[in-house]
Amino acid sequence: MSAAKGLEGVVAVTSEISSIIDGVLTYRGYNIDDLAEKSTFEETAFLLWNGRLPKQTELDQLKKDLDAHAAISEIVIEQLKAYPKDVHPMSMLRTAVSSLALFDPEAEVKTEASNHNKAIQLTAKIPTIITAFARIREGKEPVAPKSGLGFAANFLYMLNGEEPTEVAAKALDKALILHADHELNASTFAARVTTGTLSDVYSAVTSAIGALKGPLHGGANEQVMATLEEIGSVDRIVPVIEEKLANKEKIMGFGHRVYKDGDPRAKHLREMSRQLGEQKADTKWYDMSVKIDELVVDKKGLKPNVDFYSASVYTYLDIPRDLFTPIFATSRVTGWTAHILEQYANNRLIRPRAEYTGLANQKYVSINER
Ligand SMILES: CC(=O)SCCNC(=O)CCNC(=O)[C@H](O)C(C)(C)COP(=O)(O)OP(=O)(O)OC[C@H]1O[C@@H](n2cnc3c(N)ncnc32)[C@H](O)[C@@H]1OP(=O)(O)O
Ligand SMILES: O=C([O-])CC(=O)C(=O)O
Repeated sequence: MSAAKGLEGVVAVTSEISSIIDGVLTYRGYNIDDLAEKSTFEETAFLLWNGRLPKQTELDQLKKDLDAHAAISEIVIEQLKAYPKDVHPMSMLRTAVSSLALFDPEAEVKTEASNHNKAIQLTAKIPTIITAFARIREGKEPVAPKSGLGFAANFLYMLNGEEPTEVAAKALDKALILHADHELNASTFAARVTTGTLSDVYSAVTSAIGALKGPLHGGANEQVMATLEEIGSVDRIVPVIEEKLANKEKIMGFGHRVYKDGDPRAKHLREMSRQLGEQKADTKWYDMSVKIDELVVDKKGLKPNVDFYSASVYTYLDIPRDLFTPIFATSRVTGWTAHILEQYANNRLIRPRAEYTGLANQKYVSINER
């Protein structure tokens, strides 16, 4: 029995939700390039959960349901106010989502219908939680969600207290589509492992948030921005990146376990970064990103992943750096819950083996003789 380190190349589940074949990413068989250009986040969520695109009435109903469930209770707001202001928003989100279960009388109900409702409710509430905490930690009151604005616009509205421009709302909407699902990534796997024990949806999503937080996964987008800020200007890129590479440091936002010839989502985010930078008449972060991209491709043959250009996109949208990964969770919860529903529908406990490499035949020695 020999281990596949990091489970590389191991096919652990069958899934009908998203696929990466020959570097092409699809959700339910629809190319991500098409969805990014033509769909909306709400429509993409419906697609992931239901396996098909919605009719107009179904899409309208989903939007109504998301609006109806977006508010968070006074108890949750009081909890957010009680959390230390300086905790990482991903830690806050992990705890807050977990605590939602305590106030859901259906938390332990595991019917398909109840779990589908929880998918909608969690997707609706996560933006409200993130933006409420972002405001509370700055000494401001949370802004209640506004019905009819649309999911992405509502996020920015609740964050800033004013309705966003159409350009900003559209850019965030597209970023959310691009992040919604990604086959058996680490956080989705965590969600499926938890579901595989027949635990509840809240536990599975809490596991996933914990996994997404790490800098080798969703947490990389925040680290990309930290790198851009650390470098500070185009002329410092070559010496700083070369030093990092010489020290065998990872350049955040590059490389991928599955894509060896580039992440198909990155080109969309790169173009969005360019456009948003030009609209702001401040292309510094975009220019720096392009230069780092060219250098890392040249020196290491590594291409940017989804996290690389999303950092400058979110910065151009005036989103604080430590909210980048929570925004990833805002989108990915649709993919997580689609996988949770699929796992329940065809469950078997997920329990691989470990190749034992420890000591053998140890003789027990009593404590006073050690
Ligand atoms: C949404 C997402 O989760 S996308 C990924 C987000 N994560 C990041 O951007 C963090 C930076 N990237 C990485 O750490 C990796 O590329 C991962 C985690 C994404 C993939 O990891 P793995 O498939 O395990 O690749 P692994 O870490 O074994 O890398 C293979 C080789 O490329 C190097 N490498 C991989 N990524 C990078 C990087 N970003 N910078 C520098 N070197 C890198 C490794 O050091 C290793 O070199 P070696 O063979 O000389 O030891
Ligand atoms: O699939 C992965 O390993 C990571 C990733 O790109 C994602 O989760 O979007």
